[in-house]
Amino acid sequence: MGKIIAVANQKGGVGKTTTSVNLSACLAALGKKVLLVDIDPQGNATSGIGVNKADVRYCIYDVLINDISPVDATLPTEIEGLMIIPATIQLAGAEIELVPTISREVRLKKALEVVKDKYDFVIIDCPPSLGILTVNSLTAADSVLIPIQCEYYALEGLSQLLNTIRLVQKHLNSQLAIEGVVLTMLDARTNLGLQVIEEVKKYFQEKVYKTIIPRNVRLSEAPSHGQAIITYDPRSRGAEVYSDLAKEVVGV
Ligand SMILES: Nc1ncnc2c1ncn2[C@@H]1O[C@H](COP(=O)(O)OP(=O)(O)OP(=O)(O)O)[C@@H](O)[C@H]1O
Repeated sequence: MGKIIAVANQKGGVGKTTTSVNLSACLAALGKKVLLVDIDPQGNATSGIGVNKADVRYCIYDVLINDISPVDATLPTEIEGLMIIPATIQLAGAEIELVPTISREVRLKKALEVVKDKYDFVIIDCPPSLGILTVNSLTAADSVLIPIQCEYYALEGLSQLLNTIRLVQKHLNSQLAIEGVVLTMLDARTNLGLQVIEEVKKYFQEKVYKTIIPRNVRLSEAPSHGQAIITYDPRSRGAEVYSDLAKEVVGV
């Protein structure tokens, strides 16, 4: 049965999309069947994996609002074993449009129930907010993976995220677990990152992955070429660390 992992942190720019795309691609490279779900209106995971948004017929908005089947909204990617349900800017209106709908928090869960069993992993790239789209993702998920950037304000805002997770566990999804915490964008030139790692480890203990994602220019270039790092530059440090992270997630 497929495992659904929401990649979430309401803080912007911490590496949610980079982690969602590259973890998904590396899981597929390990032979897993993976569905990447882009539920961020910016649609960066969609373009980052090479889908031209102008060519998208149905996106996650249609699944959530127009009752389009997730099967019809699923597109192949250039990576074998990796499929995507894309997002387009249409999704920006969904937060408001979902408000008057019945069971608005469980719409993604219901949709993913239809396709979950076809995949080993479903990875959801959440938007930088704790609104209804993130709540839908946490409600649909078996677990949540939290990227935290190795910077001075790393832990700021985490209490709101953990509070939201607790509320979802209490009212919507008692099974929701913390999958793990991945530290991102470590800058080896300063000591600050190492101090942040210690702080985050004190807070999340064994939930912190051994793999730490360094700043790597190839990781920031790959999305503009519509590629995951393992196809854009398979020999880069970025490809190496996301492959290591995928192995940790699989439990190798
Ligand atoms: N390890 C890394 N090394 C270098 N650049 C990175 C790395 N991880 C992410 N970036 C860059 O940092 C920026 C923010 O990353 P990303 O889009 O993954 O964050 P996000 O949390 O998804 O952002 P948002 O909150 O806007 O959805 C992007 O330009 C990305 O290319």
